[in-house]
Amino acid sequence: MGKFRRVPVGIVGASGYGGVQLVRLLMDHPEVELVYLGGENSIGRSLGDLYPHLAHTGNLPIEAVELETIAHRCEVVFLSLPDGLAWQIAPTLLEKGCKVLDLSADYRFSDLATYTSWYGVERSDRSTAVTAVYGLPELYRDRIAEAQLIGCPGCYPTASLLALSPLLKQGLIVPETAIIDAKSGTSGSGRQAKTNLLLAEADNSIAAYNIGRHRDTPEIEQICSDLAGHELTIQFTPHLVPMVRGILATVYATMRDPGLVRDDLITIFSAFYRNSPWIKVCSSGVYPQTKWANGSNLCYIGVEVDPRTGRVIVVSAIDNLIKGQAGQAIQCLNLMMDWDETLGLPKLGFYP
Ligand SMILES: NC(=O)C1=CN([C@@H]2O[C@H](COP(=O)(O)OP(=O)(O)OC[C@H]3O[C@@H](n4cnc5c(N)ncnc54)[C@H](OP(=O)(O)O)[C@@H]3O)[C@@H](O)[C@H]2O)C=CC1
Ligand SMILES: CC(=O)N[C@@H](CCC(=O)OP(=O)(O)O)C(=O)O
Repeated sequence: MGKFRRVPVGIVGASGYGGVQLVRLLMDHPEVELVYLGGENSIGRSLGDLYPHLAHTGNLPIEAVELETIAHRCEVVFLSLPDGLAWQIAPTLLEKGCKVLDLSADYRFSDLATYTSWYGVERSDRSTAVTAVYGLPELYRDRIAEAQLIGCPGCYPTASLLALSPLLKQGLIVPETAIIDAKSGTSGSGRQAKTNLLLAEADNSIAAYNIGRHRDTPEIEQICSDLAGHELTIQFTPHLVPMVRGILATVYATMRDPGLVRDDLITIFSAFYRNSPWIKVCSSGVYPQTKWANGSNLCYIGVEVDPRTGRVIVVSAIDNLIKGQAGQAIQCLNLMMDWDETLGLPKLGFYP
């Protein structure tokens, strides 16, 4: 009688918002077993100490980041750490045979000079970085399946790129006219205490921040340039809105053919994403809201044309912690392991 063996998986940074979403999702994943949780300030504490609602789930302890131990125990390691740490850990884990999925920005860039100029971190792992694949399955499914190291996209880039990709790939817009106006809930900033995230600061208010200099800009530009076939500059403005989860990205661009109407574009988007189970293109005249996606790995996309301006307007909605982070990383793992892309991931949001 064959014994069913689950793949042993570890999470470094398990106490953070991304880490705890990974715990939640991986505990329900039929092919994996969580065998290691790592951190820094939370070392020695149990998950139930940090998140009492998880006290009944087995109470794995948070351990020190000891690479020999992690590689000995785990076949797959998720790194859910602040930017600038993964590159100091991943090369050793890879050498020891682990598959690594990094949720930070460390492995999102094909050009390390761009990473260094935006993140201020000098790197000595170039030979590893060039092997990383950008973990946006809807664009790079085949490369992800063959990879040992994934640089998982940021939450804003995920929502923005899924809205823009069909337009750029099919040459439907003047690329330089693209403008991304995006809004995020406060969990996008992680579990660290910050003044701007206090209820008294964030509630009943909406504010733009880091206009023209947000660090997700070069990441969006890198993939848009890849799709357009030439170097692009993209206007990206993020906003903090008083909600916990969710990103809504509204993308504007001038169409090359002003004769295209909304239903033409909906047909094009639907065809582009026909093999992408996590993308739902809305029917004519329907625009998504973040609440639809909360708790699920779905990205909803609504498409509109304004015939007066000749612009296409695309609205995408995701859960920043799921499709924008932990869920997308597991979607990539499913592809790397040749499992169904939807395995173990929540298929419906918890609306309302
Ligand atoms: N939040 C979001 O919506 C998204 C975030 N991301 C990215 O994912 C990554 C994680 O984000 P998020 O979960 O929000 O962050 P959090 O701040 O909530 O969590 C950070 C985690 O990193 C751990 N950590 C910090 N320093 C160290 C260290 N030196 N050694 C070991 N562990 C350490 C912390 O552990 P401890 O508590 O034990 O110190 C904690 O578990 C970031 O790079 C972020 O940019 C990507 C997409 C979306
Ligand atoms: C609301 C909020 O603060 N959001 C975060 C989102 C970016 C983030 O988490 O980083 P990546 O998605 O690129 O990894 C920020 O703007 O810094």
